Amino acid sequence: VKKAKTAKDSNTHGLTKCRVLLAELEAHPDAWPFLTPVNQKAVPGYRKVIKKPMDLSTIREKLTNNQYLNLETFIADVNLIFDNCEKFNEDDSEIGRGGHSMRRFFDKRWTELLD
Ligand SMILES: CO[C@H](O)CCc1ccc(O)cc1
Repeated sequence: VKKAKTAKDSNTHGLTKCRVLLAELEAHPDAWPFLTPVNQKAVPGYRKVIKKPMDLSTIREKLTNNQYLNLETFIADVNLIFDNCEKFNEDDSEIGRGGHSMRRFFDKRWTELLD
């Protein structure tokens, strides 16, 4: 017999997907530029150009602190990583290509894990 889905169930269910997806992104071979916040003192122009920095360790912290209310807010932060990367890096650069590769991987995986 199918259990009625409460809002809490859906959130828990969604958050399990977030944990699975985040672990896979952190383990991806192209993840190294995205694992920790960009060092804005070391990278000229970054602070001025990128209004909302985001990285995988910050997402991990927010997930641990229960700051994602649903799958959508989690996906928005992951996409922010890739959008920032596209804004700051040439498509034809090592980090630029890595960002595109990670976004393709993420899009494929979360559609596979969809509700
Ligand atoms: C996620 O990485 C950021 O887009 C910064 C990439 C970058 C850092 C230093 C450089 O000399 C060039 C690009």
